[in-house]
Amino acid sequence: MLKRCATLVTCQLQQPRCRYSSGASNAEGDAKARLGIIGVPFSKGQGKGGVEKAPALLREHGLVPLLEQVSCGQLEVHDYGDLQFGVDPIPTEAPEYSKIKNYGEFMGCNKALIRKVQQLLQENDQFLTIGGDHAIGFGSVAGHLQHTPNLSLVWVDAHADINLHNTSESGNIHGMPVSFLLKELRVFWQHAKLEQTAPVCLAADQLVYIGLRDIDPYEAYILNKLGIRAFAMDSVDKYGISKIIERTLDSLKPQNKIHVSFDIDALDKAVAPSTGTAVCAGLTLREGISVVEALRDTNRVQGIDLVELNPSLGNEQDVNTTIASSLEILKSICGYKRSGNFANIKMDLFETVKN
Ligand SMILES: NC(=[NH2+])NCCC[C@H](N)C(=O)O
Ligand SMILES: [Mn+2]
Ligand SMILES: [Mn+2]
Repeated sequence: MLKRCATLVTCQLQQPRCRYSSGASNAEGDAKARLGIIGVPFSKGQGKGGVEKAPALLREHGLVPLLEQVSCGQLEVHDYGDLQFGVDPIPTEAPEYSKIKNYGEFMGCNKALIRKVQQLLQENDQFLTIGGDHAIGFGSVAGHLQHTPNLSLVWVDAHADINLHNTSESGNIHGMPVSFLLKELRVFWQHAKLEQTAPVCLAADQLVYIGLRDIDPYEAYILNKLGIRAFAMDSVDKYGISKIIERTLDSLKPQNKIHVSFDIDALDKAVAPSTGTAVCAGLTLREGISVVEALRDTNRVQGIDLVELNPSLGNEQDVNTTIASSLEILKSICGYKRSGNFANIKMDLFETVKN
C-alpha cells in the first residue's frame, strides 16, 4: 500500500512544479521570487475612519508568513512597512478641485506611493499594496505604469471609481482614482500636473472591471463612451464566473503584465461586511477566488492592491469574516491551490518507506 503510494508520487512528479506563479519568472531558475509589501494607511478618500488600520491588522493576522507558506517555499516576502506621506497644496489655478474632499492629502499620499512602487519593483518581482481606501489605487497603478508601461489593469470592485471632480456626487476621491490613470481622461485633470508625476498612463482598452453593481450615471456614461470592458454582476449572473474570467483573459494583451486592484467590497456583504461602501448581491468568496486564481495562473500578475477593509465597521464577527476573506483572496493570488500541491514535500520520507 505504502509502496504504491510512493510510486504514485514518483509518477506524478511530471506535474509542473509549484512556483509562485503570479508574476515575472525569476532569472536564476530556482531562485525564489520576491514579493514586496507596502502598507498605505490612507483613509481620506472617503468619510469613514478605521480603514487606515487594515495594514497593521492583516500583519497581526500573519499575512507575511501566510503568503510565504502558501507559495510552497518559492516566494520571499519583504515587508516595507507603512508608507510615509505628506499633504500637497491644492493648485491655485484649479478652484474646482476644492469641491473634492481632501485633494491635497490624496496627492501627497499618491505621489509618495508612485515613487515607492517603483522602488519596490526595482527590488522585487511583484508588489502588494495594502490600503487604506481605494484612493490609493491611483498611486499604486501609476507607480506600476512608470516601471512597466505595458500593463493591463483588472479592477475588481462593486464600484467603477472613475468619477471626475465635476461628476462625483459624494466628493469622495476614493470614487475617482481610475480617472487619474486613463489617458483619455487626463484632460479633466490638467491642473494636477500628472505629466510630471506619472507621465505614463493607461489606455482604456487595457482596463477591465469585474463585479460592478453600483455605478453612478456619469460613470456609466464614461464607461460607455470610452468602450471600457466592464463585467457587472448582471453579466456574472447571466454567463457564470468562468465565462467572465475567460472573456477577461481574452481581452488582456498577452505580452502585458497585470495589475489586480481588488476592492474588498467586490465581494458580497455576507463575506465582506466590514467595508465603507458595502453593496448587496456581490461576488461570492468562491467567485472572487476563481477570478484571482485565473489571473495568477497567467504568471503575469506583477502588482496587487487589497483595499477598503475597515475594521471599525460592524461587530467583531463582521471584522473577522472580512479579514478572513481578504486573506483568502491574497493567499490565492499568491499561489495557494485549492486542488493541492506537493511540489515542496520531502521526498526522502518516501524513500524510507520504499526501502
Ligand atoms: N472605492 C470605493 N469603495 N468607491 C465607492 C465610490 C462610490 C461612489 N461612486 C462615489 O463616487 O462616491
Ligand atoms: Mn473601489
Ligand atoms: Mn468599491
